[in-house]
Amino acid sequence: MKFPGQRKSKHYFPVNTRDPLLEQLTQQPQPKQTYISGIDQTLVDIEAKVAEDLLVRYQLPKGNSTLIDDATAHALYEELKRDNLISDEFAGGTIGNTVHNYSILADDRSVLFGVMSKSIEVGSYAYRYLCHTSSKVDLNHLQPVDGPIGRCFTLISDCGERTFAISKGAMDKLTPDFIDKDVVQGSAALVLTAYLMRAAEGDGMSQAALKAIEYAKAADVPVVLTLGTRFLIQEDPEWWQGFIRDNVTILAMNEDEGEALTGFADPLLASEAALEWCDMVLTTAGPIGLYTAGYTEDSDKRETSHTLLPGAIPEFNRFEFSRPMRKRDCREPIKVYAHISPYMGGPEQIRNTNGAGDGALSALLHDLAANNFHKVNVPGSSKHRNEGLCYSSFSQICKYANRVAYEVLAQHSPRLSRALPEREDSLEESYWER
Ligand SMILES: Nc1ncnc2c1ncn2[C@@H]1O[C@H](COP(=O)(O)OP(=O)(O)OP(=O)(O)O)[C@@H](O)[C@H]1O
Ligand SMILES: Nc1nc2c(ncn2[C@@H]2O[C@H](CO)[C@@H](O)[C@H]2O)c(=O)[nH]1
Repeated sequence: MKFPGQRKSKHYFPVNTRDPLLEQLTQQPQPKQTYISGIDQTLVDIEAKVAEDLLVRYQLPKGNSTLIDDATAHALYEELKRDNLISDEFAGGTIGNTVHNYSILADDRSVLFGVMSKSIEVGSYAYRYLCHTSSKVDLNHLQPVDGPIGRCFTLISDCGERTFAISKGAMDKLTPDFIDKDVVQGSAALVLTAYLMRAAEGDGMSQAALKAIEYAKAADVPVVLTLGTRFLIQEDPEWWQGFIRDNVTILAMNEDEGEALTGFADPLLASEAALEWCDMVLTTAGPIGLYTAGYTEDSDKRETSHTLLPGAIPEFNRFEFSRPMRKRDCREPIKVYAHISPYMGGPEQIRNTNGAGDGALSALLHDLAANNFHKVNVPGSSKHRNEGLCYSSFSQICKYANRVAYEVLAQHSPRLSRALPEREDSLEESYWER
């Protein structure tokens, strides 16, 4: 496990290279491994720049992710190919992206549940999916299926907005018996997307997701949900509120999804409202940057040294140096908020923002898993006197998530091909302290 950032403190990282003098006195056991698991619809993104009229002709609401039938998918693909519009084809899926990016950042294992074509030809979409996924993502639990994986036409408008058309193939054929209970219960977090709940009757994906949630809850593994698209949430916000209340520890959303879920267009107010149903929220807001919100123990709150920020909740970032905790682990829970503007104002050129939110979430998951790793391997550390959910403070998580989102934008792909620059490994000494 590579840690999110080195810090000058009494904790030594990695834990197997402790103080060299003490090390002579104590036999070091092998550190216990930490991983996260996720479930996704196995999808390849087919990215193309398109004019507005194409979206209208194929009845694709801008910004949405719409399921299309085989005939429509065939016509769309032929048109994109004929007009030479396809710019890239790479592995996608919101959770596939998130666990891949987690593995790149943490340089460590993650497990992906989903489907994979039983027979794979060189050059096929299934082949490309496998080639474009980090070797640290454990794909041994994928369910073999007859037929192709899904295709996600990622249609980029002139304004940079992305509209998805999903040709589902066999992506929803995952069945609950392929969810390995021990794997889920041994993970630092289980990460899911709202898209999993829209599988058609007869397809096993939604049931598989519910089974994994059941296993995770039984073992107290945090369940992390990312909302996907506002169109899905606005169909029935109350249902989603109940789903989050019953199942979710950490919620990730953008401001549109936040509004669909809570009725608040203001990302800060949407985050506050969502805290009624879960323990922590990551709300991304495009060029406005991102927010984290959650709970901490009143007696452990830490005041920021940054400027206090105005907003719908005045001076909302006052305690942003506190570490997130689950509400139920606090004797006297208080709500904490943090915000950060885009790193360096965003990259010079943004072709589209596809996957930037997934990138931010993978950074948060890395921080959470690092906490888990440290707790398992250094259980006596004062850091774990209180049951913290993450390793770092709200403020630090904002910085890290923001930095990773920037990298996704700068690399023009929802999947990182490389981790953050090494010289930033000591985060305190570079950007973070500016
Ligand atoms: N135009 C922009 N300029 C600068 N930074 C941006 C811009 N758009 C996005 N970002 C960065 O990326 C982060 C995530 O962006 P955004 O809110 O668009 O995610 P999203 O809508 O969830 O994306 P996706 O669903 O495609 O993953 C933002 O919090 C910000 O740090
Ligand atoms: N799992 C899943 N991912 C999707 C869906 N629609 C779009 N995406 C992914 O969302 C990612 C960006 O967040 C893209 O890489 C798409 O592959 C969907 O219906 N299901």
